[in-house]
Amino acid sequence: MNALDINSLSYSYEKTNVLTDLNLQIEAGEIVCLLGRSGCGKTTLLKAISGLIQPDNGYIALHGNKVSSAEGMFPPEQRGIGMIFQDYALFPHLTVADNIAFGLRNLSQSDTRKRVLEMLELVNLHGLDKRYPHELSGGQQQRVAIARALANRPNLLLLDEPFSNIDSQVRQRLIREIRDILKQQKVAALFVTHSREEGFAFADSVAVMHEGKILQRGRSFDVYNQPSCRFVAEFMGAGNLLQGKVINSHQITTPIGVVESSTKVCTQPGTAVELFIRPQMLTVEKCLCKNPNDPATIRHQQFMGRSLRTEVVLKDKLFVVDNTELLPEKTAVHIHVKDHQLVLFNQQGQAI
Ligand SMILES: Nc1ncnc2c1ncn2[C@@H]1O[C@H](COP(=O)(O)OP(=O)(O)OP(=O)(O)O)[C@@H](O)[C@H]1O
Repeated sequence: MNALDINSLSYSYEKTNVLTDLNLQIEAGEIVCLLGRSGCGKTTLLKAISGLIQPDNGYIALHGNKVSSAEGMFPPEQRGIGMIFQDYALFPHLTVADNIAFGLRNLSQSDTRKRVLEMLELVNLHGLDKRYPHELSGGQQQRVAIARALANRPNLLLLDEPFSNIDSQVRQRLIREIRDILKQQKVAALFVTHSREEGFAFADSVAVMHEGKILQRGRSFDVYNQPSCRFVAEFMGAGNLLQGKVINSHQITTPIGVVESSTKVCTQPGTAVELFIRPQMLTVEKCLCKNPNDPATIRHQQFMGRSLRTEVVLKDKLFVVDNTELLPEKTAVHIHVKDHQLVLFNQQGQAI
């Protein structure tokens, strides 16, 4: 049974549709990352799941129990949902132990103490129970927030930009640690972030949201390499869009020459298509002849650590290539495409 089941959900603020016929399922124990541009409706969706707003249409079910629909809804406190926010939302006048114990009702004093110590152990904050939030680092405060949310054994955890205030040095480690804790506790989670890299590191799968809908849902690797449409392709990372025409089942003619696909192209010869090629799937090679015909030229290179993000201009069109060789500006080069499964879109921007 799914931990979360959202079916045809719609919601509007006055006359503006913010969520439109939205569907999303999260399996028990699964961590899903919701990615989308600012204003696409991510926070509104979290509010609908947590019970702060009532949908106009569709329904939300948690572990098979319908908790929200246009007909009625359960209040937030009866949903068993844990929330983690960007600003930790700890009570400043309560100690770490009291913050964690805050939501624990119906437990005896000794059971509460036992649970608090268990949670402190889980998030690696053993011995810090008497501290106040201002005596902790950002990463430690976020661990307290996690401990507080998990203390109640939630059915689902919602995390809204939980790592944005954490120093980038600590962030990677914390992401890994918190992911391991959620996996160990088998808690399903929906995680909102603006950072694709955080999403890739923290979640089992990503859901790309745009204008109140989920456009694509899948493993990060698949969504990145086989996007369902042009928007998802560009949102998931840099790439080059090339106009092309299908020659046959494995070849497409483009401004950089004939490109071969490692898999069969299921489109009629002569069809106009758009090719989307990631920078790491292109290479540049210096032109060796003195007066090459229409060469591409290097415009700029930026050192990125593992590679150089290289801007190449061919007939006024800019290409972005990841290569490893330093090349001076204006160097004449040829652009090549590495053998891979091509990403093709039709004129409406939908994957073919
Ligand atoms: N209380 C409100 N009344 C009217 N419109 C609202 C209200 N809250 C949000 N909106 C609008 O709904 C749309 C979605 O907002 P939402 O906060 O869900 O986006 P978001 O994806 O979470 O954005 P961000 O990434 O910037 O936090 C936006 O256009 C926003 O202006």
